[in-house]
This record gives sequence, structure tokens and C-alpha cells, in this order.
Amino acid sequence: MLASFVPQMRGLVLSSALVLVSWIGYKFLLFRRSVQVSPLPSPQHRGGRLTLLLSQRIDNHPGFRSFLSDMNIIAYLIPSGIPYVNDHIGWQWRRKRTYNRTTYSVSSPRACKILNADRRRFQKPVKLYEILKVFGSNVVVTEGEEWRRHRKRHSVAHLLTPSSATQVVAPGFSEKVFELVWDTATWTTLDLFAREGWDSLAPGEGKEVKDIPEITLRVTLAVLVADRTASSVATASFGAPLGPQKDNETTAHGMSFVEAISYVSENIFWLLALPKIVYKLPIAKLQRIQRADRALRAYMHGMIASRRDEIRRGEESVKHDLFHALVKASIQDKLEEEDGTAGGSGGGGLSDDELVGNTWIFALAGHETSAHSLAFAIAYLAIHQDKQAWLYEELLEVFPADHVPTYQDYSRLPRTLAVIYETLRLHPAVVYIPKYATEDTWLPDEPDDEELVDGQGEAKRVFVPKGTQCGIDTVGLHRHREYLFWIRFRRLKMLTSSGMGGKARYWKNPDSFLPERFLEDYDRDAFAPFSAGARACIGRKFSEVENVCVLALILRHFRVLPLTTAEGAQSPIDTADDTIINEMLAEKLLATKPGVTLTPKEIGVRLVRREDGTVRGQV
Ligand code: HEM
Repeated sequence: MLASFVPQMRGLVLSSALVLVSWIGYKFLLFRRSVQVSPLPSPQHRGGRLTLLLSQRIDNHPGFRSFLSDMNIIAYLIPSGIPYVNDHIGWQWRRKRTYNRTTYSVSSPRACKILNADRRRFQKPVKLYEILKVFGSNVVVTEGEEWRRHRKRHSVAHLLTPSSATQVVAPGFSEKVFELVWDTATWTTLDLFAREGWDSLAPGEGKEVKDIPEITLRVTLAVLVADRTASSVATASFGAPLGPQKDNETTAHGMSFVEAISYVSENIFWLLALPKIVYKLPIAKLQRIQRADRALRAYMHGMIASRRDEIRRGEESVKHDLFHALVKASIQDKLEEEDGTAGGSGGGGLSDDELVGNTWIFALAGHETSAHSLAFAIAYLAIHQDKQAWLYEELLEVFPADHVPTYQDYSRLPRTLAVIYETLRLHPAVVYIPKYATEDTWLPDEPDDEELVDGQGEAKRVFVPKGTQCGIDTVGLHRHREYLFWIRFRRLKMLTSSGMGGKARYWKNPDSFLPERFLEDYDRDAFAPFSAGARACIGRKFSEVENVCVLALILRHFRVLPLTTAEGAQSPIDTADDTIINEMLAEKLLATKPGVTLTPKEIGVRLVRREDGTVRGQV
């Protein structure tokens, strides 16, 4: 009986093995197709088809730094349906590998520059941005004519763009906005010190702060919405009733503006994914999400209505808080159109839904990215005490005791800005900037000059079929490495994950925290945390001024130490090298979790009061 069963078993095993091998082969071919090498093999291509079959020339496109990235053959061998296995992990948690679809994750500065600059060949795949449409269409989620309508004449873009703003509004107008950003950031930070009781620490005394991201989120939101004309700091800053509306209206919506926007941002995925009926369930969390959603909508509609009245009454633009100024800029065109005074901007104003959509996007983009970057910067400085000391030298010089910080100080803080930049290089808030090809086209493959032209005088390039998604892998760009095992035999290169090491190409020690590199010349094209070209971030300077100010003030008053002491590590060590202890601390402090942008998990620090006096506020 058993004897007759064994041959049948063998047949089963063999056919299963055959299916498995064919499946692997099929996956391999899919993978090959997705990283098609160009030019296609020619008689002169001595390696011929065999080389092509065995090798991949994607050294210029290392893709995500995940071992399971879809630019890695291993990812293609794992069934795509397994949740959390084929999701991008770590840096790339947000992007699911799309089964059977070709995508490029571009990390070459030259290729990224083309993706950003060539608007005819590469555009934004707006479908991927649906999640950010939850409150209405807006400047981030649109493309083409639609997008131009959102970014035109009186828009926030002009309010926030340092020089071009002068073409349409009074000269120096945007500089006034940045001065306001600086002042509000100073005021908010010093207020934070008082509120958290950090002010009352004696020199040398320490205080634990378990969740720095929670603090930085509150600070950047307050910078955006704090109204310095309010009757008191409490109503305008961290007090629960804080909101662009007045206190009684806050009660009417059942939740403060800050609370509502924080809760909605945290739970945006639920809001989008769950059908409305689910909110009827008696589950406290769901009901809170719904309350926050309703309150936020009510605030935004109220805010737009009151800005509209204000504009009609002809009141000054940058009068209350920054957020109102942004909203006001957005609705200016619509009002002019309604009143028949639109001065040639053309294209039609925004609908009410679009105004709400833009209001929401400024609130989100205007605080979350900055807050997370600030939190990561504090984490990096906690880990790298030597860099903190280096930064402190600058702060002591620019902010002597009793100094009142002003916007003029901003340009005297290059080290502080370098810390922000280095943080954004290592932990870019937006880890992937998707584009798609509008036509059959090519991207440069080899970045080195001497390699740009192959034996036949033909530029080495990668074919990108029309419709292919090819996004900027910001992490790959900022930490660019060639593959660890790459063997050049004729044209053969072995493929490994870019996250596994390899030769650094654009940044010296790309995985190390070395802010001083930004004080020297660096490859501008290899640094794109704010994207570049026409679709670059319009809030770049806003966030730089804000983050430099807040970071400088915190670090001027407090030494920051990691709260987490990894096993065996009692304190961070004073060295620039990435030692094991630093790596253990980094693993804990720099960990990320899902969110709209790269979100810190938990950053616990100990603040120790400096002995060198206090900087005064202008509150
Ligand atoms: C550290 C802070 C920030 C980072 C790293 C950042 C990064 C970016 C990136 C990478 C993009 C391009 C996204 C894409 O094409 O998909 C972008 C766009 C945008 N950002 Fe930021 N941002 C920051 C702060 C801000 C602030 C403070 C504001 C507003 C006050 C803002 C408003 C916007 C808007 C409205 C867009 C869309 C621009 C367009 O598509 O025309 N951002 N940002």
C-alpha cells in the first residue's frame, strides 16, 4: 500500500517543484522587465542576451533601501498578497509593492532633476494622492490646469515664495511673512518653556520629556495658528481652547481647532477607509474621529467666512496669525472674481470645497512635516553630543544672555540650518515623490561623466514606457550607494539591495550625521527633501525659519540627552563615529511609524538646563 503511494507522492513533489521553479522564473522575468536595460542588446553588446538575462544595470537606480523593495529580486519571489511582508519596511513603510506593475524608484540626482524639471514628460500621478482630498481638492493633489488654478496670482505660493512674491504683491511682503514666522516661533517656544515648567529648572537640573514629537507638533501648530493679537497667551497658544475661532465658538464645535486637526491628521487613514455608517458604532475612538472631522470642517468653513468678510472690509492681510494669512491668500482670487475685480489672473476662482481643501492642506503640510523634522533633529543631537556642542558654540555667540531674538538672527545661524538640512537628508519627511511618464521616454542611467557614453557613443539610459510610475526615492537619493557586490565583467553587475552597503557616490559617509557638510559645497541635485522645480514645496522657507528658530531656542537653553539608554549604554558618547552604542540609541530614537509623512515613533529625551543665562522673549 505504502509502496504504491510513494511514486505518486514523488510525482506530486516533482510537479510542485516544477510549478515553483516556473513561478520563480516568471517572477524573475517580470523583475527583469521592470528594470529593463537600454540600449537593448546589439551585436556589439558582447555580453549579448545571456549577460542581459543574468545582470541588471540598475546601479544608478538603487530604489528603496529595503531588502524587500520592488527593485529587488527577492521581493519578486515573495507573494505580494502577504501583508506586512511585501510592504516596504522601515523607511518605506508607506508604499506597497504593486504586483505585476513596473515602477521605478529613482535615486540618481541627474534622473531626479529630470523628473522634477521636465513637466511635459513627467507629471504627478494624482490618483495616488486621493487620501489628501478628504476635505476637498487642493494644490497638492492636482495637476495641469487644475493645479495652476490652485497656485495662481494671490495664492499662498506667492505669499510664501521669497522673491517671486514681489512681482504680484508689495515688495518685501513675503519677507514680512517670514519675520512674522520667526516672531511667532520665538514667542511660542518661550511660552512652551513656561507652560512645561522647563523655565523653572535650575542650571544643571534635568527634566524628562517622554514624547518630543508630541511637543513639536504642538509647537508647529501653534506657530501656524497662534494669534498674537489675542487677549492672552493662554487663549492664543497651548491652552485647550486654542483655535482660530474665539473661545465660545470652540465650545460650539466641541473640540479645539488644534485638537481637531491633530486628531484628524493622526487618523486620516481611518477617515478615508471607513464608510460613514461605521461611525454609528458605539466605539469611542471612532466617535472621536467623527467629532474631530466635524469640528475641523466647521472651523475651516467659519474661518473662510470670516476671512471673506475681512477682505471685503479691506483689512490688512498679515494681521492676525499666519494661518489666517494663508487662508486669506487662497480666497482672494475667488472674491475678486465674485466682485468682478479680478485683475487678469484668469482661470476662475476656487470653489468653497476647494477652499476648504486648501485650508486643510496648509494646516497639514504647514505643521506636520516641520514638527517631525524638528523632532528628528532633536533626536540626532541627543545621540551626537559632539555635534550638539558644535551647534551650541554658534547659539552662545548669536544669543548671549538676555538677548532678544529677532529675524535678523536667522542668517547668523548657519550651523542650526545645517542641522535641519542634515536631518532632512537622513530622515526626509517625504520619502517618495511619485511621478509618471506621460510618453515613452528615457532616463539617464549612469551618472558619472566618463560613463555617460558607452562604446558606441550612445548615452546609457533606461527606457521608461508611457504611463510608468517613476518616483523620486528621496532616501535613496540622500544616501546613495552603489551595490555592495557588484562585479564588472564585461557588462555584468550583480544585484544586491542598496541598503546593504556599497560605495558612496554623492555624499561622504552618507549614513552618518555630519551637519557640517552643508557648510561646504555639496551636490544640490542630490538633496531634495522639499522636491524641486515647479512642484517644489511652497512652505520651504516658512519651515526653515520656523525650525531654525525653535531648535536654536531649545538648544540654547537646554542640553538634550537621550532618555532611552540602550542596553549597555548609559550615555551617548562624544564622537562623530557611528559606534555600536550610537547605533543602538539611533535605532530606538530614530524609529519611524506610519503617518502621512515620515513619522517618529517615540523620542524620549532628558533636557538639562544650561548654565549660560536666558534669552529673553518679546512676549
Ligand atoms: C520640513 C518641512 C517640509 C518638508 C520636508 C516639505 C516637503 C514637501 C515636498 C517633498 C513636497 C512635494 C510633494 C509632492 O510633489 O508630492 C511639498 C509640497 C508642498 N508643501 Fe511642503 N514641506 C515642508 C513644509 C511645508 C510647509 C510649512 C508648508 C506650508 C506652510 C508646505 C506646503 C506645501 C504645499 C502647499 C505643497 C504643494 C506644492 C505644489 O504641489 O504645488 N510645506 N512639500
